[in-house]
Parts: sequence; structure tokens; C-alpha cells
Amino acid sequence: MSLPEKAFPVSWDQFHRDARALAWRVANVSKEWKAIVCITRGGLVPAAVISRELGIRVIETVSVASYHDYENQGEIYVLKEISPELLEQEGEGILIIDDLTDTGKTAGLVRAMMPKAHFATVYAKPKGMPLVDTFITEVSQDTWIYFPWDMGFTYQKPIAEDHKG
Ligand SMILES: O=P(O)(O)OC[C@H]1O[C@H](OP(=O)(O)OP(=O)(O)O)[C@H](O)[C@@H]1O
Ligand code: HPA
Ligand SMILES: [Mg+2]
Repeated sequence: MSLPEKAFPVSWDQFHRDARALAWRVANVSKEWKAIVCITRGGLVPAAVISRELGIRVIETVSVASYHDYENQGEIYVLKEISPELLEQEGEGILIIDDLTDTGKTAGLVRAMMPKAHFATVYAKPKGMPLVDTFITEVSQDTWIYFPWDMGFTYQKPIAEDHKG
């Protein structure tokens, strides 16, 4: 697996804060969201935080999978569709949540299913930005975001050891 140039590791604390900030932002867009549609799997965690903050109890999932590694996105596929009742009115009043948008391919695919829904992600890279309505933090395209659910504690070498001649 190839590695990106830059790394942006996110702790659980940071993710919780950023997801809560996203809840504040979308609360200012509407007080009456009919439901959240979260894009699994990454959208599940921010959807839980936003659902709690805004009291939205109807949560639907759409499962889109694509990534193999940093450089090769691979084919994009829908593993689970949105239930037909939620697709009525082209997604009006629906809040779509994902953890991030990168190339924008996932966002483009789900947006096409519900053109009137509001699309929100916690993080956004420049290529995906035009496809989302609200996001919290911009991250450069050559950065890989490391989410807390993908990580574990490991030993860190002291900085001085890398500088020994
Ligand atoms: O803007 P894009 O280039 O389409 O990339 C963004 C998508 O990629 C990741 O999901 P992934 O497909 O890896 O599946 P996962 O959520 O199950 O990890 C991430 O959670 C977004 O959904
Ligand atoms: N981090 C984690 N998953 C991802 C990313 C990223 O930067 N881009 C697309 N899926
Ligand atoms: Mg995803």
C-alpha cells in the first residue's frame, strides 16, 4: 500500500469536537431535519454524534465502498440502497452525513440519489468540496486523514534518535 505525503491523525476527542461543530452548523441550516442518511461505514460515527445533538432519531444508511489504498480508489459500488420512502421529494429535509469527502466521487453518487438533501461532512479535501454543502475542516488533497477507529497505540521513537549521526 502506498503512503500519502502528509498525514493528519485525528483522535477520538478531536473527532467528537469536530462532529459536534458540524451539528452546530447544520442546526443553523434547519431545525426540522426529517432524517439522517449516513454513508457507511465512515459516516456512522459522525451520524451518531449529530443524531444525539439534534435529536434526530430516524437514521438510514447507504453503503458505498470504493477505496483500496491512498492512490488507487478503485471502482465505486453501492452495497445498500436508501429506502424508497426517504427518496420521495428528492431528499428535501434530509441530512446526508459522511466522515469526509476526498475526490467527491462518493458524494456525487449519493447526491444524485437525493438532489435536494443537505450534504455535510466533517472533513473535506479540495476536489470534493464543491459537492458538499457544509464541512468543518479543510485538509489538503495530498494528505491522508487517519481516523481514530483505524488506529491503535504504538511506541514512538524519541525525536533525538533520528538525528544521531
Ligand atoms: O470523496 P471520495 O474520494 O469518494 O472518498 C470519500 C469516501 O471514502 C471513504 O469511504 P470508503 O469508500 O473508504 O468506505 P468506508 O466508509 O466503509 O471506509 C470515506 O468514508 C468517504 O465515504
Ligand atoms: N482517510 C481515510 N479514508 C479515506 C480518505 C482519507 O484521507 N480518503 C478517502 N477515504
Ligand atoms: Mg465512506
